[in-house]
Formats: sequence, structure tokens, C-alpha cells
Amino acid sequence: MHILDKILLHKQKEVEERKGLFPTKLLEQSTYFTGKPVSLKKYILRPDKSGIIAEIKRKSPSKGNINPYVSIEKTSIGYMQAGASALSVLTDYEFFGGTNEDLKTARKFNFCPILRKDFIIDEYQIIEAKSIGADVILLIAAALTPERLKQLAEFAKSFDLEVLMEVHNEEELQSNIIESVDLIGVNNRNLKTFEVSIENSIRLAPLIPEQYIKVSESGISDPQKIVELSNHGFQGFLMGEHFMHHSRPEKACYDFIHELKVLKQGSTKPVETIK
Ligand SMILES: O=P(O)(O)OC[C@@H](O)[C@@H](O)c1c[nH]c2ccccc12
Repeated sequence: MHILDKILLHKQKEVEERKGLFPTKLLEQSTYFTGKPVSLKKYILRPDKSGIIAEIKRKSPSKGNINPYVSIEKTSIGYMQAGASALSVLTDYEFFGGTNEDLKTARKFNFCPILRKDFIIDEYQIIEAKSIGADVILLIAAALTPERLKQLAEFAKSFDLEVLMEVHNEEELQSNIIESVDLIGVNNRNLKTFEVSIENSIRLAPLIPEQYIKVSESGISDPQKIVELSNHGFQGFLMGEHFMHHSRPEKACYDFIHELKVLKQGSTKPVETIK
């Protein structure tokens, strides 16, 4: 059984359990139900930001423990101060060590778009995302049928949440081109082999219709790759491990964005004359 199937099987049980413990009536009392979400689409396009969606990931099935005791407060604030466009917070506990509390903490300390990174298979999880203060949800094409993906995307839109749809290949992309999706993310990580290659993003880029913001996800650790991906039309870059492996992820994020700025300036600055 592949890892995604394992995760989805567990997620079904987890969601049923949570529905009993925290009924939607209770979730709907959260103050976040009345607030307006912050738009990831807008933030990604802001010229003063890097386009980087910086992720908080404590552990993963491919790497095991990455930074299990990370401070959400310090990291999330530091990521945004470093110039990230948005935050992504894993809320899956079983496989990634994240919790809803992690996202709530990030929300408490930051005014910026926050992506709830989880495996969404049920409307209940969208209400939950709203109740903890998320602005964007992830829908993974490999985890859903096109019909189900459309239903969940429309449900999210009815709560003013934005939708990032994740695809791995042409087929997933082409069977899910729908209006209720705002951003399309190409995952560079093969979920079966865990191999990462940004060539996956580059291959799929021309097939993504203009109206979607293009996000390249996973395996990015070199600022030069961001420049390359930008040249192929990507505006958003989802990065986790490269920062999280560091004891101070926010510092790694700062250094990375600094390097990226220098690279970008280098390509536009006129050559200095030697006096
Ligand atoms: O840590 P990386 O290689 O920089 O990748 C970040 C992010 O793309 C990855 O965590 C991710 C992409 N899609 C997901 C779906 C669920 C959980 C995690 C993910």
C-alpha cells in the first residue's frame, strides 16, 4: 500500500472521530467564521514579497523527524519577517506531527495568508479549517475523484476560502480544470518513490491555463531554481524541509530570500565599471 493510501485510510477514521468530538455547530462559533480571509492569490503577486510559501513541518513520512519541537510563534513570525509571501502549516498529526493548535498559533501572531496543509476528504475538514483561522485549503487531486474535488472546492468557496489544488501529472491536471480552484500546485515529490525533481513543474507549466496562479511544491533548496521556475511562469514556491532542517528555520528562510534577491538583482543590474 502506498503512503497516500495509508494516510487517507487513517484520515477517514480520524475525521469520523472528530465529528463526534467537535460537532460543526461548535466549530461555527469560532470568531474566524465572521472574519474575511487573507488572499493567497494577492499576496503571491505582491512585488515586495518573494512568492515563497514557507512551511512548518515537524516530521514527514519520507524524512522522519525534521524539527519536532519547533516554536510555531518564532518560526512563523520569522518566516514573514524574512519576506515569505504566506505560511503553510501542517495540521496532520499522525504522519506529519502537526496539529490544529499549530495553525491557530500561527494565526494568532501573523496577518498573512495561511494554508491549512492536510489531507482533505470531507466537508467537515473545511469547516474545521475555517474555524482555526486558515485562509486557504489544499485539495490533492491524487486523493479525490474529479467529482469530489469539485464538490469540496465549491464548498470551500462558499466559506470564502481559497483553494490550492495539488497535481503530480498531466492526467490529474487535465481532469480537474475547474473554476472553483484558485491556484494550481505541481508537486515535485513523487508520492510513491519520494523522489523530487523540479522538472515535474517545468513539464506541466505550459499545460496550466493562464487564469491560475502557478505554484511549484517540494524539493526546492537552491535560489537559482526559483529563478528557473519563475522563467517557466511559476509565481508561488512552497518550501518546507530546506528551512525546517535548520535549528532556526526563520534564519534559513532569511538567508535563502537574501540570496534570491542578490541573484535577481544580479540579472538586472548594469555591469559596474572599474575606475
Ligand atoms: O519540504 P519540501 O520538500 O520543501 O516540500 C514542502 C511541501 O511541498 C510538502 O510538504 C508537501 C506538498 N504537498 C503536500 C501534501 C501533504 C503534506 C505535505 C506536502
